[in-house]
Amino acid sequence: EKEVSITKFPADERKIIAKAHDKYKKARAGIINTRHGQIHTPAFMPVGTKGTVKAMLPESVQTTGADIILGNTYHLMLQPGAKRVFKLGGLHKFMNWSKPLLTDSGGFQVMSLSKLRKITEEGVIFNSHIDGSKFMLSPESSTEIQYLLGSTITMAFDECTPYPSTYEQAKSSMELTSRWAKRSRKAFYSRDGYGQFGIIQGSIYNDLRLKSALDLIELDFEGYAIGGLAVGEGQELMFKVLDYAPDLLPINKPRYLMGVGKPADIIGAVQRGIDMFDCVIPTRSGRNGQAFTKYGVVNIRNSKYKEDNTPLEEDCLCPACKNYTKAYLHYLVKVKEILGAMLMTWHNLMYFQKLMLRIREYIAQGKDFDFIS
Ligand SMILES: CNc1nc2c(CCc3ccc(C(F)(F)F)cc3)c3[nH]c(N)nc(=O)c3cc2[nH]1
Ligand SMILES: [Zn+2]
Repeated sequence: EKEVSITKFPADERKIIAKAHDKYKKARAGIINTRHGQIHTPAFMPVGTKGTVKAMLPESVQTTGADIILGNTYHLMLQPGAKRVFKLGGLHKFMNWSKPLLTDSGGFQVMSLSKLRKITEEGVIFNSHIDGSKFMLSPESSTEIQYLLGSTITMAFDECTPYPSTYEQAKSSMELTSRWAKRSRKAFYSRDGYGQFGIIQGSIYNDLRLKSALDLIELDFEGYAIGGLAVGEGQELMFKVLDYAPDLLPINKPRYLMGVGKPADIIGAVQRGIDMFDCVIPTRSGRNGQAFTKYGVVNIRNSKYKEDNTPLEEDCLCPACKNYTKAYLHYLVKVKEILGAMLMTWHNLMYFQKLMLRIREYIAQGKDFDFIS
């Protein structure tokens, strides 16, 4: 048995016996202890962009088994504003979620959402996509905003290197991220049970990934994220990076693969040593009528379901499967009824959490989990 302890928050030390089976000796199961509760890993973190997991009550998110959700620095700093959320008691109180919260540092969202923006050594200057007013996000301001939001896990301010990038582009982008990581770490207010994760970059170049990891390990973060992936490179190239990148990071600290992914991506990444995941797929595709089931993805809008009196999955315990039929879900989604978005989202979040639970069990029993998906 390989003893792997995945904690990092000084609040508590917990030794996890994670049996690593032969084929994927890198897979590990563990528990992260935080001020707001435990996170069982491998973990899937639902995306809660604007202080809500869309179409879900927080207590409903909890019943799906989620230990932690994501919040968004970029959106919340524009509206209602980080200082206001702080004055109102922080994001946990504001959105009535008492478990762990991880907030992204905002740079990724600026690059994908705001129209006008300028990257300088200082940080990113941009115009709000809401009213065009001018904002600046820097390592210092991003870290302060995440503190004001009260996030359990704060992400360092990085630049997500676009794909494809030349070696030179990826090198200078990674070096900027390293300088910003140092400033983010200095600006972080360290408290028991709270943590800050560094984000490594370097695109698909292994020497840049190594340099990025070395720079960030020096800053002794509570955990590390692998950034710059799930940006269009495709699963094959992503796995090629994941064949070595997780091993560059400290074995006893959580590893978070940002923006991933579909069930098959998650399984492949867990097999390569990743502990934490986030993805909009279960929520966004649920609202668009896509349901993840053990039979594959069901596009509920397809007319073949309009008189299908069976549930999405007969043994699923979510409200959509317990109390409704595919015909009803087909109808709700077709006529754009809000309940349709709610039930589809609930089912998909349940599906992803069940997948993670089964992966954790298989790892703990030292069983191979290649075929689950
Ligand atoms: C989808 N692919 C992808 N997503 C990526 C993300 C965003 C992750 C995220 C975090 C919070 C939210 C919130 F809506 F819940 F807030 C939504 C999404 C990245 N984020 C940073 N900082 N560096 C990266 O290098 C990076 C790479 C990423 N690839
Ligand atoms: Zn269900």
